[in-house]
Amino acid sequence: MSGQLAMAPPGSRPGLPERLRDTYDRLLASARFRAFATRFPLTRPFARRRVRALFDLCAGFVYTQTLLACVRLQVFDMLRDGPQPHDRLAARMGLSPEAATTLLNAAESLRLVTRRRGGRWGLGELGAAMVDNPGVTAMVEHHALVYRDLADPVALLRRDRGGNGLSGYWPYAGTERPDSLPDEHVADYTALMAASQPFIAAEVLAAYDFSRHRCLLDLGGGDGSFLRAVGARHASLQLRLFDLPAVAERARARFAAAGLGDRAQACGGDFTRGPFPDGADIVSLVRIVHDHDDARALAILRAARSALPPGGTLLVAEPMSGTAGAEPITEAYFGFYLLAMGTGRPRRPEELAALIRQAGFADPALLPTRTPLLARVMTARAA
Ligand SMILES: C[S@@+](CC[C@H](N)C(=O)[O-])C[C@H]1O[C@@H](n2cnc3c(N)ncnc32)[C@H](O)[C@@H]1O
Repeated sequence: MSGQLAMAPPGSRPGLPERLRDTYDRLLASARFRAFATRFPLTRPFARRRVRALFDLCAGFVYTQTLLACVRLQVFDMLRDGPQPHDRLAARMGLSPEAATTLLNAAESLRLVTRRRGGRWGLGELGAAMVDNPGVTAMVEHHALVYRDLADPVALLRRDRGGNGLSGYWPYAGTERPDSLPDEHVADYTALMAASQPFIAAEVLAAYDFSRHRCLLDLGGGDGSFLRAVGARHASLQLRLFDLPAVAERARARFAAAGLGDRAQACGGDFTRGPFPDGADIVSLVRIVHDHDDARALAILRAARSALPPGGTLLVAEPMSGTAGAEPITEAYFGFYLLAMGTGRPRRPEELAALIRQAGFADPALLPTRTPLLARVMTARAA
């Protein structure tokens, strides 16, 4: 099940589109052609766009760090109630007026802030989206760890998987007995997942109607944020969570604090083995399968099958490869992220569907989601 490309048989003559593509590549690879393309008025707009795209690739880390500085200095919170004069904002950030100019000019170019009349600064389109958005804020901070692992990408690609900062952050990825992990090893990632869960739950709830079900079992359900969101929409649905014992303990406390009583129960264990709570007619795996290599992903899906009666429903929600318009996110971002984490890979819907069938399910179907780059949803029926 490795994502292999369909290759033309050796020795076969490439078709016309392939040969045109080769000619185009050769032209672009010629410094003389590139110089001509920037001079010639009809090709100049294309040349400019290419230069800009390449420069953005070179400078991406600087853009990221501009965002990190704004988050750490709480710029978006400071501007949430309205524009602020430059010097007051600089003082609140603890920066000299000159340093504040450097940061705010950079942030303006990235649509994080905007210059307003009277020497004031206000929120930009993307900065406004950071307000009251703890999920993205937590991810921005988390990326400091991700980028440490990616500081030498060639070494990361060449060495055996595991042994990185991210593998330590997600300790279940590299251990045979994840169910013995203590609370201090699961606390940070459980909080990070809970912070970003509202986006995912909103996508799933918009894509799938749970009202036909009696009991939802969420495998790897974290602190129960997903189940609480589904339960709030469907008041008669029973909620069951299964996760590592230390994580399930956190979910139990959150369910009690939310006053869910017996309607929501959390069980601890290893989801490749169970045993699972009885009675579920739907099992969800939210941001789970992509964390695991094929053999383990199959074991999790088979375990999910064992928790369902024939005809029961499986629902898998996660970002998937081959999502049109999200290629840099699924291929570059998740590809490298999971490489550094040490297990798993983003899968194309057809690769996931093949695993799901192998695990004893039928009719895998991809449901449309509103923001497919955040999550796609696949359902299947227990055969
Ligand atoms: C990426 S998080 C996703 C959490 C949650 N579903 C969400 O989307 O917010 C993966 C979850 O799987 C759990 N997990 C990992 N290995 C497990 C195992 N062997 N048995 C049970 N849960 C496991 C982790 O503790 C974690 O809560």
